[in-house]
Amino acid sequence: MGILIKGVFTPDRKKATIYIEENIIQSINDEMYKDDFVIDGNRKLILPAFYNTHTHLSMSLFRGIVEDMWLKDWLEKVVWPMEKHINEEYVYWGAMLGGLELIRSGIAAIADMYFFMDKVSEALELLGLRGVLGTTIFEFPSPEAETPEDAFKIVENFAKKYKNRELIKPSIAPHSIYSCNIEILQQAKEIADRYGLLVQIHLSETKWEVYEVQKRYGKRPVELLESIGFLDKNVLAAHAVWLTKAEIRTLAKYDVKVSHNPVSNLKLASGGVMPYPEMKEYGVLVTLGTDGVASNNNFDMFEEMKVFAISQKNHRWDPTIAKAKEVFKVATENGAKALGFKAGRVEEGYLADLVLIDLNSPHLKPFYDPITLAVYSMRAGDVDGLIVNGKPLMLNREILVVNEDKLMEKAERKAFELYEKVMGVVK
Ligand SMILES: CSC[C@H]1O[C@@H](n2cnc3c(O)ncnc32)[C@H](O)[C@@H]1O
Ligand SMILES: [Zn+2]
Repeated sequence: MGILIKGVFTPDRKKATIYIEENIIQSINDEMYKDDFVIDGNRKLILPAFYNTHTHLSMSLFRGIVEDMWLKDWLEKVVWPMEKHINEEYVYWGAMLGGLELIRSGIAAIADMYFFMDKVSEALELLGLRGVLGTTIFEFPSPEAETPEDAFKIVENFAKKYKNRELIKPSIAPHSIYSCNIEILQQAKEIADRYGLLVQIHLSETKWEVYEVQKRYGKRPVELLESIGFLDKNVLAAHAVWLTKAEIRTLAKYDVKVSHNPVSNLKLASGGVMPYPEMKEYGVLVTLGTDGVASNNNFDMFEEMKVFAISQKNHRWDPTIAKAKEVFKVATENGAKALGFKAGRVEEGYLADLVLIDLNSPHLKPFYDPITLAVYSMRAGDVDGLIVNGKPLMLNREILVVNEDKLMEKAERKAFELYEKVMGVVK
């Protein structure tokens, strides 16, 4: 049985009836179906769902515990000490809580870097969401691996186990150049090549990182990665803020994908504004990510799009930069492309990863241009429904896949329990 969405506004502001079967948009405005599950699209807009290309989903348990700090202190004084106590159970409940928020924010897929990825997969598969899941590699012990060698074994087992899943793609995530030595970076790349994995890495996020890499290796971060044979089309670099023009050309030359995380960068004062106009000019595929909610502090891709657009405009003193249409494409189609999915458009033959927006709100009137509204006026709270891989996960604002209240209660309990182990009693 297929799904029929009747009388809904499409991104080009036309009324349409959309037919989904299996996990694909089969047709638009071809009224030939029976025995279908019908969704009333009246006063609703359909958009492609978001592809959020940089997250640490399970860090949803860390929301609000670490604020107003430099990234180095943020990591070394709070986050990494907390993560010493992270285990499979915390990762699972963090991913469930985060996953719920993804559904309510209209996000179909994430590229995630964290630990115990079996547990993140379990949560995402239960919720019906897509994930490109990278086990994190450090040169020092991680919450799940004493040594990088142990972490590599975990990656290989995960890659074998999840080779043919519909929603999950295994990946590998060497954390950064400052936390992985060259040998580890090269080993990570070798494993990625052997198993056909996407490599996720934090790159040139802060000025400190650039100085540190220059001090250690006499090269800038992108130069170093090029010199060790790390760069190619299967690398997804998160942040990519502190880059020279030559480095951006190098990223373009190797077809490296970039995940831009404007809210996290601004909040951590990482240097603020990624060189988007140059990335666009030289042909780097830019995508959009929120980062974890410990540094954002939510998964609202509408907010992320708006901040992306207005920070670029303000930084270059030019309101014509980062126009609404291209920003929307960055958050949807570009993200899907970077993660290897044919999605991000409301078009026949594309994956049925779709968001329904409730248009019946004052801040969405007058209804002139849907994409302008999406980038500058909408918020996650306007999401009325989400379909991923052809399956409705939320309709009429009701979560269909789990008991939301019970999940939130359990996840919050787990968050407080973890906090108390490190920081003392929650008042
Ligand atoms: C490789 S992800 C897991 C690892 O990275 C930490 N982390 C989370 N956000 C950031 C960021 O913006 N820059 C650097 N590291 C980050 C996370 O807490 C895990 O330890
Ligand atoms: Zn990150």
